[in-house]
Amino acid sequence: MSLRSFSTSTAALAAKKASTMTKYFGRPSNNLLLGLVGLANVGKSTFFQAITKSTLGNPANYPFATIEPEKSLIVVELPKLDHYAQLFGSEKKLPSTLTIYDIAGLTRNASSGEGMGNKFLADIRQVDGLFQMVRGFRNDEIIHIENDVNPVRDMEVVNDELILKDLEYVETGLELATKSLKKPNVNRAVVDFELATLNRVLDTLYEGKKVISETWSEEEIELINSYNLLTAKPTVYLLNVSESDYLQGQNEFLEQVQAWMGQHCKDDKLVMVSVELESKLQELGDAERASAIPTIVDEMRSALHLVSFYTCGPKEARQWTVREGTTAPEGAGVIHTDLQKTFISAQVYKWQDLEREKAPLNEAGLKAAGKQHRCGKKYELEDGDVMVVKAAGGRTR
Ligand SMILES: Nc1ncnc2c1ncn2[C@@H]1O[C@H](COP(=O)(O)OP(=O)(O)OP(=O)(O)O)[C@@H](O)[C@H]1O
Ligand SMILES: [Mg+2]
Repeated sequence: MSLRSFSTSTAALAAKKASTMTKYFGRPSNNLLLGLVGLANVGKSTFFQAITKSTLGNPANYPFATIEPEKSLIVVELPKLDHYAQLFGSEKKLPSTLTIYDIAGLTRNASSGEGMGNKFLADIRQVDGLFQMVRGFRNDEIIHIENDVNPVRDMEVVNDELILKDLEYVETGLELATKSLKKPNVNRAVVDFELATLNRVLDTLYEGKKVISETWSEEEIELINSYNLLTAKPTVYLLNVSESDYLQGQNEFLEQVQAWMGQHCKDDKLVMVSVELESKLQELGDAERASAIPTIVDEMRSALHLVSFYTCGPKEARQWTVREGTTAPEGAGVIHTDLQKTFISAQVYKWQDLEREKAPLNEAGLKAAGKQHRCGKKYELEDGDVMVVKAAGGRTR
């Protein structure tokens, strides 16, 4: 198999600092799982239908309309993938996927069995990130289970339920870890570390704080990730407002919600959305113009510290999702484990260099213009990169 030749080696790319990949909460994956939480009757199912372009879910103007959790793939418009498939003349497009779960609305005491929420808190334990839908619209026709519209109070109610559920998980974890100390051949140092970390998590939760709001070491994050705690999941808050508020980019509660988040969960994201409008746009089949959905998906990807790179050829254009800070060989390893081991270098095109190119792609021209970058083992992949891996044994991908 012939290798593509590598011409330009940009000092700037090659000199990028050594991998600084840090541990993040949640997991990177080409197939993300996301959960949708919030109080009952705040617009979750209506949003779920709009974002998944499906008729699954059960929107209705009464609390606890949703009983069975629904899951569906999100159809995300991917302008970069479309553009690349066209440029490279690819027959197929393979995007990374997002799957979202719509679950029953929560109430105060959901974690101890009130309402339907408790079972579903367990159902969404495996997700990578959470959307929390918060009601920010006034409408006397739509019942509010807490009787009045007050987003900050609602966020506290929901977070308290997530915290209480996590306390259960951590207390069980502590019991098991303590018991394991009695086993023969136990690795004391490992168990001691687990106990110390879990106790710190417990203190955080007892202070009413989400696990993700504290600072943790990489080792602690790795351990906490293995417990799938709900309050350690990166969260995007969706403030559901009226159509006119959304179009004007304002809402009477916005400032207080931002202030609360600054104090309680500064790394989480906030997006204003009008579920009412999204639902109309979906019916009109005209979701692109005013829809908040692309922003919502982008914010979730950024909350999870994800970037996408692409592999493109005549057969397929494919999106791969990895963490920020992933090096070229680590990215190659996501394509195929062997490719990481035998990695020599990568040829990378940047999105900004291909954005205005037209099919068929003039690779010789790009090469002459210094836009075909040769990247070494320390190169960190950036969102939009098109990568061709050069590996030992003449393999490319
Ligand atoms: N921005 C909005 N403005 C006005 N009405 C809205 C808005 N968002 C949602 N609604 C209405 O609120 C009601 C409840 O919506 P939905 O059933 O989607 O809530 P839910 O959170 O899934 O509830 P449950 O927890 O009971 O499953 C619906 O009648 C919906 O049309
Ligand atoms: Mg619902």
